[in-house]
Amino acid sequence: MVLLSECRSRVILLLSLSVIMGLLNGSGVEARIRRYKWEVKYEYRSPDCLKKLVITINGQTPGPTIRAQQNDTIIVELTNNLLTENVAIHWHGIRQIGTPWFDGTEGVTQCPILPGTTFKYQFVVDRPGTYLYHAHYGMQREAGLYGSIIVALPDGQSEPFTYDYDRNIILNDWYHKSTYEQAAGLSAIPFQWVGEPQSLLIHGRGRFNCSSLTIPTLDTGVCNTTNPDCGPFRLIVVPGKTYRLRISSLTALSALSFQIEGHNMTVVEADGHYVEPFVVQNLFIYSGETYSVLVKADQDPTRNYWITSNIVSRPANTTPGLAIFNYYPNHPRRSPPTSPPAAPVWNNSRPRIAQSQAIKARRGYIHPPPSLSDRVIVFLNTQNTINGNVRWSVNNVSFTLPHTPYLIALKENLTHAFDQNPPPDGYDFVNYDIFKEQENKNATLGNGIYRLNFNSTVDIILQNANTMNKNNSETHPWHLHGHDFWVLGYGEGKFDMFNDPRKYNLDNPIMKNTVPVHPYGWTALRFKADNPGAWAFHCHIESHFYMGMGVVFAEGIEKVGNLPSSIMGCGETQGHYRP
Ligand SMILES: O=C1O[C@H]([C@@H](O)CO)C(O)=C1O
Repeated sequence: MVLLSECRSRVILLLSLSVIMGLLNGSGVEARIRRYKWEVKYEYRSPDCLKKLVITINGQTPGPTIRAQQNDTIIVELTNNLLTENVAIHWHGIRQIGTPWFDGTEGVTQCPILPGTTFKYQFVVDRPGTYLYHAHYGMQREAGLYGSIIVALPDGQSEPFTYDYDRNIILNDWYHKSTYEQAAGLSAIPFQWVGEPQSLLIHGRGRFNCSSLTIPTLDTGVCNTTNPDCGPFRLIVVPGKTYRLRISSLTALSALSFQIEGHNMTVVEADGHYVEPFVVQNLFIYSGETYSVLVKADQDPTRNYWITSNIVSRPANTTPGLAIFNYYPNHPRRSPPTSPPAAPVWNNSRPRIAQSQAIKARRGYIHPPPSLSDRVIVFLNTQNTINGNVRWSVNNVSFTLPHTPYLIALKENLTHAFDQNPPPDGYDFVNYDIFKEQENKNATLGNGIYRLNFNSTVDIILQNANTMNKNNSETHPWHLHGHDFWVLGYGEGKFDMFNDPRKYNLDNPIMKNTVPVHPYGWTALRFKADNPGAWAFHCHIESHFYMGMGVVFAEGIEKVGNLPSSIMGCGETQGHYRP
């Protein structure tokens, strides 16, 4: 009898929970739980025809796509079978509202997941759109540990554009050296730069010219252009149909131009937000960005067309990434009869700035920003030498990750875990010449953080500058965890505190989570510090973050719920680990 009534009350509880979840979904449809079991391990693969150890998820790189509906709960039980290496996975673009401990940023929100252990990530995908996931431990992402998260609208709701088919393409660059060889080089004195990638991958596939290998190999299987792992990715299209292509970039270094020969693309989504549609021939895309473009298969259907990715903003001689836009029923292996379209001039940043400026929020989907901010922080991006190492710095501080994750240190008041002095909100605006190579002799290593008042509005001005090389300034894609920001403007040269804010777009700025700062330029962002937690903001170039190009924001720590013990176990949190 007791058992029966207990059962009954459980059933009632479950029913009422599902009603609440259904209401949350906004459609009367019950939000679902989507469970994934992932095994992460090293395996030999040949994505560009050269055999290399890569990190796979359940045997795949790119990893499996997470498909969900708005307000679903994602549960990923990740087993680290890397044998002798830690791991952590970041859910890029997912704000982790209420679950800041599952952001997956090693050193910021969690301890790394040890080999042989299983870690459970659990979070809600609260907005429709195209997002990513990838390793966030050292430079592990570039070993192939990445994939997409695609969140659909609830049943009964529709997008503000129409298409026949939905397809997903992740762009990447690819290195033959391992993450560890690269990291050791970047930390060495003298510094050994990673250089340009050996190839470009389109959805995990590329083709390296094996005959250009200079080092003879004993194993004839090492580079083999007939390996089924490599060679061009093929996108099959039906003549006359419109495709929504979700294009994202997770390059380690490269800024890319993406193009489909003979076809225009209409940009409709950026980082999960609807864009006022505009047409491009080539889409410039920076690491950490996602876009949706609409493409109509409306060209001569008797042939196939090239899909290309090319490196821009750096003088790379990497061969273009090639894939095939395959009109059905032509044979997918039939090469297009033409040469791939020419790449844009690598060092002309004008069209890139123009595209950045063209991305506006779609009418009817504008979230207006607060008209004023409570705080303005200017981040000068520079390269420096610190203690003989080449580093990147923000306002002369080069970021180093502590051994105790910030979120835990803040919540549990472990004040020795990191430097309690905040880094500066600006730099010497008056005297610093952003066009000259500067030694920045006073640059230091640091792990202090920016504490933001909860619910305050914060402006960030990313100010680019000359590197340590003459006449050289690079593109940096900056990614913010835990928030979307409004992109208020881009400009060339030094940001003018007085005049430039008057030109901000406060009418229809796009919201994004990743944005480029162009060479010698500035980018202005605004966000609301309304998500309790500790959040990284960093250059999405693997080597640049590794070399110190990042900061951490903390807000509303007193509002963070109880931390799960699964994120603990390292640094000063060792005593807090309760298996
Ligand atoms: O961090 C970097 O170092 C090199 C170069 O500046 C020094 O060799 C480069 O191009 C980077 O982006």
